[in-house]
Amino acid sequence: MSFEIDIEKRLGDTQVSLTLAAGEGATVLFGPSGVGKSSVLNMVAGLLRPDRGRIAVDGEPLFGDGLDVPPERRRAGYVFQEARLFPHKRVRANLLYGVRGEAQRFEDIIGFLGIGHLLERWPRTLSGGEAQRVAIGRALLSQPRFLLLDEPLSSLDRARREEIMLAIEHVRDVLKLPILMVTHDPEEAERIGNRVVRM
Ligand SMILES: Nc1ncnc2c1ncn2[C@@H]1O[C@H](COP(=O)(O)OP(=O)(O)OP(=O)(O)O)[C@@H](O)[C@H]1O
Repeated sequence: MSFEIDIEKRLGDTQVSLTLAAGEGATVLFGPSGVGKSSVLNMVAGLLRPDRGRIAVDGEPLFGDGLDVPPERRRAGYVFQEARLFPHKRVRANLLYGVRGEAQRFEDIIGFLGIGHLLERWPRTLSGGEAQRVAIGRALLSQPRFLLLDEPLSSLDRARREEIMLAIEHVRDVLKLPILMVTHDPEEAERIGNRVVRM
C-alpha cells in the first residue's frame, strides 16, 4: 500500500473525513472546493493534526496509536498551486535548498525537468510553468519518500500544463514515488491518477 489513510478532523463548520487504502502509483483526491482536500495533504505531511485516525505511507506508520512523526522526519515532497520559490535565491540555490543525495541525482532531475538552462535565473524572471518545474525539482532533490501535489497545474495555461503533466508522469512511472495529488480537473485526475478518490 502506498497511502493508508483513515482520518477525521473538524475545521470550523467542516467535518473532514477520509478513508483510503491506495496501491502503487498516483492517487488523486477529487472534489468540490472546501471539502478538505488540502487539509488531508497537510495531515499526511504532518502540518495539521487529525482529531483521530491513522496515516501510513509505504507501510510506515506516520500517525496514530500515540504516534505523531514530525514533518521533517516524514520526508514528504510538497508542491503547491503556486511555486513558492525563495525570491531572494537564484534557481540553483532554490534547488539546493534541503538537498540530499549525490550530484548525479541533481543532473538526472534537472535533465528530465528541462530546467538546466534556468539555474542562474531569479524566480521572478521565470514563467509559471518554469517556476513550477523548479518547485518539483526542489521537492524531489530533498529525496522524499512520497510526493504531495496540491493543484500543481491549476495556475497554468494549457501548454504549460502539458509540460508539468509529463514531469509528474515521469515521477510516477520512472522514479516510482507514491503520489497523492489534489485537483479540480477531471481530465487531469483521469490522466495522472491510477485511482481517483472522490471526497
Ligand atoms: N483553521 C481553520 N478554521 C476553520 N475552518 C477551517 C480552517 N482551516 C480550514 N477550514 C475550513 O475547512 C474546509 C476545508 O478546507 P480545505 O482547504 O482543506 O478544502 P479544499 O477541499 O482543499 O478546498 P479548495 O479546493 O477550495 O482548496 C474549508 O471549508 C475551510 O474554510
